[in-house]
Parts: sequence; C-alpha cells; structure tokens
Amino acid sequence: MEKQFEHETVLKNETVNGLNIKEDGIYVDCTLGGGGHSEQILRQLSEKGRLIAFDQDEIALEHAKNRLKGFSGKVTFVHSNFQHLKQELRNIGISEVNGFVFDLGVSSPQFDEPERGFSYRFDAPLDMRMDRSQSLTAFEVINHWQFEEIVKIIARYGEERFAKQIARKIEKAREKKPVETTFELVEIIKDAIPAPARRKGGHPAKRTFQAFRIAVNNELQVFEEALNDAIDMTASTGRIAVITFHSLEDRICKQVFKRRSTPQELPKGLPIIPEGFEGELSLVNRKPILASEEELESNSRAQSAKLRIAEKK
Ligand SMILES: C[S@@+](CC[C@H](N)C(=O)[O-])C[C@H]1O[C@@H](n2cnc3c(N)ncnc32)[C@H](O)[C@@H]1O
Repeated sequence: MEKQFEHETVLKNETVNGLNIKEDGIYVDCTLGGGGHSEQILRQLSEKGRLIAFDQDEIALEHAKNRLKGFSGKVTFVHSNFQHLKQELRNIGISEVNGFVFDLGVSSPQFDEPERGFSYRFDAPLDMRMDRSQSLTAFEVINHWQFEEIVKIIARYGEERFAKQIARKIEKAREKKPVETTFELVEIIKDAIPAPARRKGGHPAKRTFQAFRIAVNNELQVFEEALNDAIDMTASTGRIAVITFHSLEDRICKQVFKRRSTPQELPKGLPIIPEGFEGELSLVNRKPILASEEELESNSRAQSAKLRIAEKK
C-alpha cells in the first residue's frame, strides 16, 4: 500500500488571509510541501489567477501535484530550490508577483520517513538532504569536515552549549570508523553531554540534528537570499508571508524585513524624501503571529511556528 503523505498545515488561515489575495493575482508558494497553503490560495484565485509552487523535494511535489490536480489550469509546479526563485520565475515569464509564502523547514512526512535520516527517533543512514539529487549528505559533513567547522555548526545552528564536547566525541569516534547512522550519532551526543544537562530541555540530540540539517541544506543563507529576491519581485501592495520554526530563521526574517522597511540615511538638507530612500516595505504585524490554542491542541509542530508578514509599498 502506498504510504500516506500527510502534513498538517501550520497557521493556514492566518497566512493566506494575511496575503490579502487578489483573485487574478500571481502568487508563489516557495515551500509547497503537502500543498496545504497552496490549496487555500488556489481556492481564492479566479481563472485568471496563477500560483507557482516550488519544492526541492521531488516526492513532496509528486504528492502535492496529485492533491491539487483539480486546479491544474492555475498552478505551475517547479522542482527547484527556492534559491533559484528569480531565475525560475523569469524562465516562465514572471517578473512581478502579488504574494509569496515561505513555510520553512522539513515537512512531517520528510521527518517521519526513517531512511531520510532527519530524525533521531529512527535508525537510518546519515543523509538529511531535502533534495536527494544533491551530493552533500550529513555523512560527509560529520565524517569529513574539520573539527573546528563541526564545532561552529553545532554551536551556531544548534545553539548547543556542549558543541565542543560533541565535536570532540565525533572526532574520536570517526578516528576508529566512520559514523554511519543516526543512532550512532545519538549515542555520541548523549555521551558528550553531562548527565544533569541531558535530562533537561527535550531530547539531547535535537539541537545537534537541527544543526547538521541546516548545514547540509545550507538553509539559512539560502533563505536570506531568497527572501531578499522575493521582496525585489513583489509588486506594489503585494505581500510576503514567512513562517519560521526556530530563532535563527526568525531572526533572519525579522532583520531582513526591518532593513528593507527602514528609510535609508538621507543626504542632509533635502526638503522632501526622494524615491529610493524610503523603506520599500511596511510591516503588517510588528510582533509575530503565533498559533491559536486550538491549533496547538491538534498540532504540536505549531508550537514553535512564528508568522511575519510584510507589504511592499
Ligand atoms: C514545512 S513544509 C511546507 C508545508 C506546506 N506549507 C503545507 O502546507 O503542506 C516545507 C517544504 O519546503 C521544502 N523546502 C524547504 N527548503 C526549501 C528550499 N530551499 N527550496 C525549495 N523547497 C524547500 C521542503 O522540502 C518541504 O517540503
């Protein structure tokens, strides 16, 4: 029997309502996943409206194509990293967009498929690639990258205070034989974290797994560049909605939105603000929107979700 591909969409109404959809507009879902946000957008578009949906994961795309087949005249699927947003949209003749959605991270089916190696809950080869055509895997990073680089990854992307200790244990383990599986990595992490700290704050491997996943997929740099590209391509009064799941992503979103909504420093003595010196964005919500109690009850993944929306002037 075919495995179910089910991803519970987070902050669905808040995100799509926040886009202020024009029924004949052009919208881009940068992270199609299970297709929940895309479906909600497509329902609000007339025959003239259009949705372009990106995912770098071919399996996600195949399932979402099936879910959205009733909208086939209005939707275009793109198998690509959103890193190539500008070029891919230009390739299909689009230079201006009325709204973008980013719902970052990994979908539930990706997490729950043991062989993809995202989860510390299943024993699997160290993979963690969202795009399986990419050559860099977690195995490569963990076994071949230098000690200092590994410390940096775990400390920066995992915000793990025992980064050095974990990296040291990885180095010791790989001297004997390559670290091959998620469970081997879990054991190394547990061994590196002192027992009292191990018992606090969720699974001890959570932060380190997040760190390697971010490194393998170069998630933060790609997101920052794509968010700037999306802002460049947004039409006047168009909106950008971003859902993040950890503080590193949220910080990038907050800073990019802030920078691009802040007026540039003016040459002194000008009577009026010339075009190009005003901020290009206004923030639709100053504080991030969080999931409601009701949503949290049915979807624990929504707990760390934060939604920020900005509008192009
Ligand atoms: C949280 S899920 C999106 C769920 C979707 N909004 C829904 O309602 O079903 C994130 C999806 O984005 C994809 N993704 C993450 N980073 C990406 C990137 N840089 N380029 C393209 N797709 C990406 C993942 O493969 C995953 O399928």
